[in-house]
Amino acid sequence: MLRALYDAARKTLDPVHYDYVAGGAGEERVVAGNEGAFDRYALLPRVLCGSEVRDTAVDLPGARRAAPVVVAPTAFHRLLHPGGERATARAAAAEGAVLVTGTAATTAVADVVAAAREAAADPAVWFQLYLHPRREVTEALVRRAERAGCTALVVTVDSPVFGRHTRDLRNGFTDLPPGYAAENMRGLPGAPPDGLTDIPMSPSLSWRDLGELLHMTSLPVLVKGVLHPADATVAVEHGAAGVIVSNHGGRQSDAVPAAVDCLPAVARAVAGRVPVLLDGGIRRGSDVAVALALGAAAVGVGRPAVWGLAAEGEAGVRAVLRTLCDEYDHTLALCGGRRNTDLARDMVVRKGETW
Ligand SMILES: Cc1cc2nc3c(=O)[nH]c(=O)nc-3n(C[C@H](O)[C@H](O)[C@H](O)COP(=O)(O)O)c2cc1C
Ligand SMILES: CCCCC(=O)C(=O)O
Repeated sequence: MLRALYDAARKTLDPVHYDYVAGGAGEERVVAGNEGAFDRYALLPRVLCGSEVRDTAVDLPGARRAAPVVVAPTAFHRLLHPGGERATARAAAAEGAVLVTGTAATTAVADVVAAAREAAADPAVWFQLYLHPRREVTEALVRRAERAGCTALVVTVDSPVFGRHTRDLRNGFTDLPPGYAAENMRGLPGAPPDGLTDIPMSPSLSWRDLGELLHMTSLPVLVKGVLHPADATVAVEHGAAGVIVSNHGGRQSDAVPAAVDCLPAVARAVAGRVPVLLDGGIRRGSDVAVALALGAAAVGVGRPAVWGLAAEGEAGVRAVLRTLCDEYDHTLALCGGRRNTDLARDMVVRKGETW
């Protein structure tokens, strides 16, 4: 069903913008690998232990939500649909999902939260942050997110340098066109007056900078872009409120494993101290179930939400979220589960392998 929406997005979008969303780094092996990895897993149901009434609710930092699906941070929504981030925010709020807006949004975070509040009484909006080499810029962004009413921060740590997006380089798409701006950067120290994207990435950022961020704010901070279990441990030891296993949708390194293949080791390292989230390649409800069985508390969706937005604005994002959550609930029922935690590690097998 979502296929039709994705096809509609492809037809609607300027091909250069389509490529920006669909594409990734290098030969896009990781883009393909994230989705392909789910094809190698199968779910092993339990029987005669289900329930008519299922509870898919999840406790996440700063938010208890009815379903374990989060809208991952993606840049430039106004470029992809006139409704922009406001439409995405209304859709996520109406469906009861966390929306992660962020540094590269083309709508200011205060306006994103206001739109979410129009759609639901108790929305949850998190703010994704690229740590700025200048501490005062990071701090200004944090204050904007706090003042807007965000309930958590997400700090992306997989981007010491920009990824080399092959299609964008070919298409010459390296910045926002005139008329669009990374609105959260507007007026900050070092930002250009025309507000074009100026989101520097720095390979000299360190755990020390994460420590400073944690001291800067009382909001819970999730660390996004962890693949190595040792980094998950360090993040938790520093005080992270959550760890997001992610390879940035294959847009940074083209030599990393599929995100879901990194999940079990990270979940083992974190050992339940904080929630572990997973994004990358989630396309159907059964993918959500596999991720939860492998140790995720919730999953993020990047491209699916963007395709929904591009195709049909707010209604399209709602359709994507509703479909994924409905498919997930159905999968849970088929697995004999009543709640998310019933999806145990021993219910996932590699296809073709005996256990
Ligand atoms: C168009 C696009 C823009 C993105 N922008 C950001 C961003 O600004 N910050 C960030 O942390 N991740 C960004 N991501 C990565 C997503 O948060 C997420 O990790 C990824 O999309 C998950 O993979 P999926 O698209 O297969 O769901 C972006 C991804 C896409 C596709
Ligand atoms: C500075 C914009 C970053 C957007 C991003 O993270 C992506 O396109 O993957």
